[in-house]
Amino acid sequence: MADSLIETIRRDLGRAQAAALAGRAAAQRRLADAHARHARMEAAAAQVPQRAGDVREQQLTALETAHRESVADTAADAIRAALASAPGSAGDPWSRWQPTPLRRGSVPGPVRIGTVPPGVPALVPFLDWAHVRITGTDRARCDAVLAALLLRTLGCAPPGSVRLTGYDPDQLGGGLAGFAPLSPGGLLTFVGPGGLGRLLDELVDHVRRVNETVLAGEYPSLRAYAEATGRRPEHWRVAVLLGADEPTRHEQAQLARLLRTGVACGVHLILRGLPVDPIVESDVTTLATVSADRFHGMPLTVEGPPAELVTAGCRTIAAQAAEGPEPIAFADLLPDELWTHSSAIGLTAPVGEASDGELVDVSLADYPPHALIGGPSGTGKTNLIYAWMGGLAARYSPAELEFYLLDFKEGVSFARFAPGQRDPSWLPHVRLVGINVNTDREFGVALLHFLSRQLRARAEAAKRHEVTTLAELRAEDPTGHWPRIVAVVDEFQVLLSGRDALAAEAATLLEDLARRGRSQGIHLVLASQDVSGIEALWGRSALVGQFALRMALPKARRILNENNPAAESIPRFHAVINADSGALPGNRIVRVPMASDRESWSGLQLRLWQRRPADVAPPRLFDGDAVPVFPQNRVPTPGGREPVALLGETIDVAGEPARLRLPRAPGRNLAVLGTRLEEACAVLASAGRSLAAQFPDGSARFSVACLDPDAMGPAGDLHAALPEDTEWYDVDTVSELFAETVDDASGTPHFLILYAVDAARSRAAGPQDHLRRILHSGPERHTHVLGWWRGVGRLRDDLGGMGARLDPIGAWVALDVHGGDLATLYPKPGGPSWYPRPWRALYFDRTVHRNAEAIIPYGLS
Ligand SMILES: Nc1ncnc2c1ncn2[C@@H]1O[C@H](COP(=O)(O)OP(=O)(O)OP(=O)(O)O)[C@@H](O)[C@H]1O
Repeated sequence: MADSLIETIRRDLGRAQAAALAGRAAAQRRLADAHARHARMEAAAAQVPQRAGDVREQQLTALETAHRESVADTAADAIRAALASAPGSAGDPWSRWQPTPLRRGSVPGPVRIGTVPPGVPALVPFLDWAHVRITGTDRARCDAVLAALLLRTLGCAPPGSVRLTGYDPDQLGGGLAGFAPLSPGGLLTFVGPGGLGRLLDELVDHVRRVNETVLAGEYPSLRAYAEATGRRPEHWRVAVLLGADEPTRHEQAQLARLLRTGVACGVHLILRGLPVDPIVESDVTTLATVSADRFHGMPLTVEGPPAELVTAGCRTIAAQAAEGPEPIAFADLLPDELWTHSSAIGLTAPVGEASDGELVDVSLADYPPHALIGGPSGTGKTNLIYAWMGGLAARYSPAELEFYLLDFKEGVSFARFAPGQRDPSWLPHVRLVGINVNTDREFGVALLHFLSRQLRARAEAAKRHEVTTLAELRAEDPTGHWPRIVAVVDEFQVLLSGRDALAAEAATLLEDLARRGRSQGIHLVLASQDVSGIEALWGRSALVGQFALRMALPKARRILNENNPAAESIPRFHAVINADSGALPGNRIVRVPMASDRESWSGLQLRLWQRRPADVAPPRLFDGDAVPVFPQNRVPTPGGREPVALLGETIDVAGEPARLRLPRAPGRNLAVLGTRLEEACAVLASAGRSLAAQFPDGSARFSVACLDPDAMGPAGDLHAALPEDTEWYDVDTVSELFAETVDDASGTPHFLILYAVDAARSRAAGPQDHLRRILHSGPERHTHVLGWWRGVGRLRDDLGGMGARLDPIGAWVALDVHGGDLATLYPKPGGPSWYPRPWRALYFDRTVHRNAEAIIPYGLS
């Protein structure tokens, strides 16, 4: 399948290149024909006797005009075609020439050596296409052709990828003097007068080696190899042979071999003066003879480069070559065609290149199922994740691969995968992005729970189909939706930090996912800059063992085996990839391209986004720094079985509202506990507004009482948002509300929304008795209190003081109240584990919860 694809691509590329060359050659032929026709006409005209009449003269003028126009058109075509096929260093005028190297793996086109009338560039195919023989009697013109050919060729090729050897017995290298700056770096060497045979032997050997070990019967030429793979594993070898002596028989034989076989293996000869056996010449298809005088029969104006440009250009090229090859670009990691791979047996994409230029693939599959990425801050972990994700997202469609991404760091590195205000595009594979999660470990745990549920669903489906692996399940259930799931958690050590119930829960979930995820196509990628994260895992050897794929950035510690120091010595932007749990022999060192800057990433995301299937929704974005807005569209509609109050957003994968059901049943009151005024008001506002939406036309009664002057603003806002007949009470009138409500037997639902309700007690004892009775027996009559108490102690006082039963409070939302203080309201000894933090609350409803859950109050505006 892959072979035939490569074959098709190779054929198409070959055809396109051939068509371009043929087009240019045809235009040049037409031009030459037109010139020849013109010459014939002129000759004919000269034969015409003087006595020929005016008529004939006119006919000739008309013919002449038509000819000129046709020549002009053809010439314009030829110029256009030539300019297009020799861009940049291949054809730019010398006045603005500079090296413009092709991307590695590209196939070079022809280069310009001069022009033919009327200014059509004369192009010569060279690297990957032909050997060149330069003929002509004028040495200076021949030198100029050679210099143009060489300098343009060097300027087009990636620096260092062309190795020149000069054989110049007459001038002892003088013919290539300008190219001397290439010598110190080994890009130009000379062989002495007696050295031709040795040079040819060496080149023949090189050809043999390339044929045997590189092409290995799989590709007909390095050009085909490069077209198929986008890589070029060998340098070009260019031998400039300027000899005039008759070669020996052996040299002739070697020359003939190279002429026949060199081009396919990247060995090119430039011959001047060296005789070529006519039999060999007639047999060789890859020898371009270039006369320094005429080109396709037309007079050639040779354009040799100025001497100082040759030196300066070679100096630049030598310097660039010394710096080493340009790092591969992110684009080099991407396949030619998007979304053609199947993830049935695994996920594979390259993350960079090895020192031999080979792309290094990194896989997740049954083995290795999970990855650990480590390196100090700023060493490129995020960039490596981008590079890998890009390669994967380009190969596998969203039906094959889904990402869940969580970043415990401050900052927004994953935010761009979700639609934003500046860039509406999003990555279609991403189902969830969590950013600024640093204080919300609950969100990390929620993701792990979500993945566990996916795992269970897959395991059950596998059982139903009597299979054990994802690959088998997909084969048995081809219409099912079973993408591989990759969950990336950056700075995952945060999840395991804190010796508390949450950390323990996270570790247990991780261990289970790591163990059982492997066969169900659920893969974990955990990244950390901090050894402690790795150490946290180290304590659980069963867990660590599952993370067989290790990626260590420079100076990463403890990601690889203890006796594997490779990460210590790799340069910047490199990584050690090891799919063997960090064992020394498994090391592959890669150079990772820049993938995380906007220019590199955006183009890919846009392409993938434009291709997104219609049924794929944008990812859910959880931003720990954002305040969620009240979800009007999630409020229950009137006519439900029982009223439901929305209190805030749950810290969960779906971000569902936290709901409080208020049926006619004892204990159906809500206590908001703590001193944080804004959050308390936000919770009451959400509850009040959501309840009001379920009771149109005065079918329920709402009463708002505000006993804290600081809460007047928000309480007033809620009052204004509730039905018109909502009553308003303050510290002076609230006792009337209690007195009137305590014996209300009308059965009409009545919601008392009470701000700082504990302040009533300081006034008089009477209202307290009423309030206590309302809390106790109101809910059965559909009278519910949604009250804010500024501390658990104050609530207890309102319910009867020390030892009072807190049963009437069936549900509570705690703000800045520590877990231990909530013990009396919680079924488990010691209370819930809760570390109060801004704009977060802990919600517990004893009728539904086993454990309290963290929520985020909705914003007031
Ligand atoms: N291969 C690369 N080529 C060029 N620049 C890179 C490469 N990798 C990373 N960088 C640059 O280095 C900087 C740090 O990279 P990155 O954010 O990926 O590191 P990190 O290890 O995730 O750091 P932190 O943990 O602090 O977020 C970035 O500015 C990034 O642009």
